Amino acid sequence: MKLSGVELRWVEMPLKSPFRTSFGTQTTRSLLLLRAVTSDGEGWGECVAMADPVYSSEYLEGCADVLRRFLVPALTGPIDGVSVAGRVARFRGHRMAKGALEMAVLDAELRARGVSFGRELGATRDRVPCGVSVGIMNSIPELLDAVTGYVEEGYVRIKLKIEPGWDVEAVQSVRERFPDVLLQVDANTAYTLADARHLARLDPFDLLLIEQPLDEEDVLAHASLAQVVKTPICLDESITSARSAADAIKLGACQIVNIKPGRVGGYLEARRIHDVCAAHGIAVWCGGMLETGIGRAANVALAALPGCTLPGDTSASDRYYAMDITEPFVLDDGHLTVPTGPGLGVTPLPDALESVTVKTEWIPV
Ligand SMILES: O=C(O)CCC(=O)N[C@@H](C(=O)O)c1ccccc1
Repeated sequence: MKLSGVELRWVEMPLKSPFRTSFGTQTTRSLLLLRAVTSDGEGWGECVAMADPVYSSEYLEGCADVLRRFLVPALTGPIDGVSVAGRVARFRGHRMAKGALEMAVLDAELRARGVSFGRELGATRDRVPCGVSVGIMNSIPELLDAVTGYVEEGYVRIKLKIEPGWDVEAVQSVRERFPDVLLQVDANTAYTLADARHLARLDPFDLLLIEQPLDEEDVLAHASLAQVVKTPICLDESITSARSAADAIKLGACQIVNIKPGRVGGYLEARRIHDVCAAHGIAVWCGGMLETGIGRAANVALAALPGCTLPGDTSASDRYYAMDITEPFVLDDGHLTVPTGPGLGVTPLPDALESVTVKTEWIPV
């Protein structure tokens, strides 16, 4: 298969309601979509980098630049999904940009072969249980209203964003209202080891995990935290590759891993992380980055792997968007169905896609 070029598409997806985390509040999801044009057909990729480098060091315009100047031009000659990573390895970092490019090439290849993402990745289920991520709210009553809505919609797991000043009281209020719901928290690196005893105050609430309480580079500190906090530690930002997952596990820094394909450089590295964790008896789940139906389709396929034993942040399209750019993913009894069509199994709806596109750029190989 040969790549003719990649179309970058700047997309602005308005959120149904503001989404507040410890690193800021989003009202619109700005993202890059990639359309790979190859000799065997087209493929789609979604770059999950945010507009600003506040979740990780990558940001939207930086991804566009590295794709334009370095990553796409490196894919001359014969190419397929598994060979993309090696062809761009000489360029350091930029995992979200690389992941989106690999995803688009892999999608084109799999569509041509008539193979679904799920089958290629090793999915063993045809539907997956879905969790939902709940942002930091202005008040406890507002939080309880939001959680009540999601529980009534059928989500099987609730994740609460926390930060200093919005943690124990919020968790206690939700746990008291919903004594049996699967419940976890995500701090997005908002705490330090000095907060260990404070975080241990979350132990009585039977949480599944505390996600990324400390700085992404504080892997060893998470091992120290695990000596004080009984609730299992889950890493997100710290896990950037199968190698970093193996190191974190060896250090005792995590008992659970949130796999985000964009953060780790793509779905093939995501599968390698899944396999490393499975080999060590570490549970994994598929994280989310407010993806459109394009990235959501691939995430649902990943969430169907056997080691994904915890519900992921694979919510329905309407958790964030009044209108998705693909046929919407709709929750059915707390589950989403894994697409079975070739490649991602979904394609953008032209009118919907045009309505959220702010700019396109063609990058020839
Ligand atoms: O359901 C989703 O897609 C979002 C899940 C979620 O909370 N993602 C958070 C995170 O920190 O994990 C995030 C969202 C957007 C950007 C970066 C991070």
